[in-house]
Amino acid sequence: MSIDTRPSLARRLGQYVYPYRWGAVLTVVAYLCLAGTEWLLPKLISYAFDDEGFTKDAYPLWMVPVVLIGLYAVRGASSFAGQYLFHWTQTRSVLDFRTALVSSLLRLDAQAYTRMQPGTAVTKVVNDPQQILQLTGDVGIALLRDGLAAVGFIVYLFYLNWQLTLMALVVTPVMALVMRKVNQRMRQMSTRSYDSQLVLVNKVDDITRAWRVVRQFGAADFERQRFIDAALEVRRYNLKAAAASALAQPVSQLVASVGLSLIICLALWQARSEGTGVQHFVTYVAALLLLLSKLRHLSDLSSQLTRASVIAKSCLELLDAPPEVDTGTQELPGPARGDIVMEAVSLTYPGASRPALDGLTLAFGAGRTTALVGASGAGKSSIIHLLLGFGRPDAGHIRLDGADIELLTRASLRRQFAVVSQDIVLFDDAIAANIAYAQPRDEAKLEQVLRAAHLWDFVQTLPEGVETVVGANGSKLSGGQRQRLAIARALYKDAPIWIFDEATSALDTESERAVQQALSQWSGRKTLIVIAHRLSTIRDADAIHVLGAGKLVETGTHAELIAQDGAYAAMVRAQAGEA
Ligand SMILES: Nc1ncnc2c1ncn2[C@@H]1O[C@H](COP(=O)(O)OP(=O)(O)OP(=O)(O)O)[C@@H](O)[C@H]1O
Repeated sequence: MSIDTRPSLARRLGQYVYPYRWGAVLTVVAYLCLAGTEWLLPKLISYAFDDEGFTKDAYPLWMVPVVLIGLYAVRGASSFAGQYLFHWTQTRSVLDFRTALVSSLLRLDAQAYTRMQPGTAVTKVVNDPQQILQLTGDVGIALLRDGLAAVGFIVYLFYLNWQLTLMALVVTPVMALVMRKVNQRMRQMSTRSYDSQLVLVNKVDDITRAWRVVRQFGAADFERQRFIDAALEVRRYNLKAAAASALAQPVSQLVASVGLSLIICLALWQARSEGTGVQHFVTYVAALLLLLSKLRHLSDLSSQLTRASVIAKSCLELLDAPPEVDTGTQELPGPARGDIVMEAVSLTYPGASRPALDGLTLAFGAGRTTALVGASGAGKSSIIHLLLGFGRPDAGHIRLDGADIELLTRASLRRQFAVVSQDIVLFDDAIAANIAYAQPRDEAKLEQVLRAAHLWDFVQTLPEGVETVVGANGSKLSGGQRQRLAIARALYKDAPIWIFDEATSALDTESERAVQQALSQWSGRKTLIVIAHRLSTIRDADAIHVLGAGKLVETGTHAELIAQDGAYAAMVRAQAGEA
């Protein structure tokens, strides 16, 4: 698919304006009305003061204010309507464009998120649509204003002397060639300027996110310098783009002057040989000069259009980014029993040199608690990645209640899981909104999960209780509170399978025990998968799978594995030694 060409860009952007085309049409009408009445004022004034105007009783005096005020009222109304309708159309189109971009962002394939930085996404979805439609809108208005006048002058020039005007068109191909070259340079520099601006946005994003690390390392000067380097890069390309744009006018004027001199010579020659009047010649040249001044304004627009097309191209890349593939067709009729079997599952991440999972076969029994343990990088989180359908196994099958999960729609599959992951993600919203995330609010259930997550007493101490806003990613909470909030959110979802990936690592022993006790009330009713480095937390699990380099090393209960005296027993001994 080509999104490089301007017509294709324009067509694709146009689809967001199309539903509001009447707003655009009425904007044009309003501006036409404004342009159409512009000449009326000097005309009326000259009429008022010509010989007839001075003649007594030529027209009653009250007509002067009526006509003048009437004219200004019409022009004022047209100007207001033009601007209002323009912005009405623009803001609606921007809203649709942004919605399309955010929908695309929400559908992206999981791998795309590992490549895209948050700052880039913010720029593309929030800033760019406004800028594109602002730039193209400004160009549209200028075209209406100067373009219409230019067309008028061209028609007038043809009327005055069509042979001469036709001659003037000789320079058009040269002009087009020059503008093409200038535009190519402008496009190149605008693209680099845009890309370097994204780098700059991500630098600021990093500085804000990592402010603690920056302070700890006393790295303010270091970060400032990194920012300045990136900002200098933006400046360099902006300046180059501006230089290319600044060249457009003088170069095009120079080419135009060739045409102009050609025409003046021809006109003079005609006047001398055919005896055409001086007045005719002067009128023709004056109209030609006015046309040139309008064309000069129009040549300025090309830099705006180029910038708009560079930004639009980048936005359309997001719009065209491959969405998550969902080949599943079956919906689970209700909650699953929660019986999971992995059969010879292998997974190698794109670009990785070795598989994260290597022919892994294991099971998570329905209603049972199963623990996954193993060294860092052994593949524990990769199992969760596949269970949730964020990736597909390169080989093997994963079955949920006997059905291959590939046959299930992603939405149906994910409804079966509630996950507390290693990286806690909270929204800058109230505690209650974080817990009942994207679900109907139920006060009794809210209290139940807050109690289960050992968070109820803490929430009671807050002046605003469950309505307390937690800050960006829960920045107003402690590590343990953030983790308990994430646990409460998972419990609230009430899915048949719960996954706790290092979910209690930040909790003190008392809180951890309280959470575990609370979880036991769901025992037998939920399939619980627990990943923990602290082995004391999974002693009571019904089964423990020990992983090593993407393979199952051993499996059994705590007592069985200790008796077996293998990898698990060694890990337990090592941790006992550390304690
Ligand atoms: N998105 C990714 N792209 C490439 N490689 C990845 C990606 N995610 C994980 N890996 C690699 O896959 C392997 C298994 O990682 P995984 O996160 O499953 O380990 P883990 O057992 O959960 O580790 P930890 O206990 O440290 O969380 C690691 O070698 C890791 O580097």
